[in-house]
Amino acid sequence: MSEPVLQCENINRFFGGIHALKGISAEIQQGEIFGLVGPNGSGKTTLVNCITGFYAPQRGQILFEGKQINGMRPHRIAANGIARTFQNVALFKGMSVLENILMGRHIFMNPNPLAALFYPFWAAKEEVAHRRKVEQIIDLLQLESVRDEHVEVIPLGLQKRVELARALCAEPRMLVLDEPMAGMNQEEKEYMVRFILDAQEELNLSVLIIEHHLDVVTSICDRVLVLNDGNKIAEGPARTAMSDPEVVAAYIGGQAHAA
Ligand SMILES: Nc1ncnc2c1ncn2[C@@H]1O[C@H](COP(=O)(O)OP(=O)(O)OP(=O)(O)O)[C@@H](O)[C@H]1O
Repeated sequence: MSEPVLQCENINRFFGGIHALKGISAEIQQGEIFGLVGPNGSGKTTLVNCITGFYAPQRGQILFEGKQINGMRPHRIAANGIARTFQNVALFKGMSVLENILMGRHIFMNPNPLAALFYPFWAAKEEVAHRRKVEQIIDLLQLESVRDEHVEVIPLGLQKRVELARALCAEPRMLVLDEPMAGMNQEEKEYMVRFILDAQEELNLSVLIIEHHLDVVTSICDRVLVLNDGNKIAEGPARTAMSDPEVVAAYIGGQAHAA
């Protein structure tokens, strides 16, 4: 393993009287798949929201590739190379799979309409480049057969794959996945695991994944961080961390579902 690509140092986040993250520190190495696990309400999504700019931590700092990103807005963090998906499917209904994936390119799109007016050739060239990237991702995630379907009519497993495709179209160096397999059946889960591994390898990504299915966690994660009630209770190789007595107790207490 090389230099850490992401460093969280002493992250604290409060919501009124709730101390949701209590001084969390963690490092993710370039190219690793890092799992974020813990019972419901333990702080996983809050930490991901701090990393991706949706919440600002009140204390602590977050560095991506050595650069401080806490305090930046989500779109700037995306432009700096971190893309994410959401716990609940967040696609644009009424639009096709292709159009939804194309939205992932918005961070590269030129917002200046005058440029398009006076340099139509340049604008057309830019459009071709976006389409080419989208086609590469459609191919990688095998979405060809549904590319023209409206997103709301395709099964949940495919909708989650479209979200992954949209995130990959932003050409991230780090991918943050918030429960990418939530609500999926076994077959859909297996497909999703394969596509995450393919994307990580093909695009040379570092991956941070929140996942409740512990079979998935132990099979794909290089290391995990376990949270409980805003505290870090374990960190390390997935199987070792998940068998830590404090982790087992937290899961039994929280009645989390191990698949
Ligand atoms: N916007 C918010 N306003 C108030 N409290 C919040 C907010 N977001 C999170 N919390 C609280 O912070 C704590 C951590 O929540 P968080 O959603 O990060 O947990 P989680 O581990 O992601 O849970 P789950 O597995 O159920 O998604 C919880 O007590 C939650 O109620």
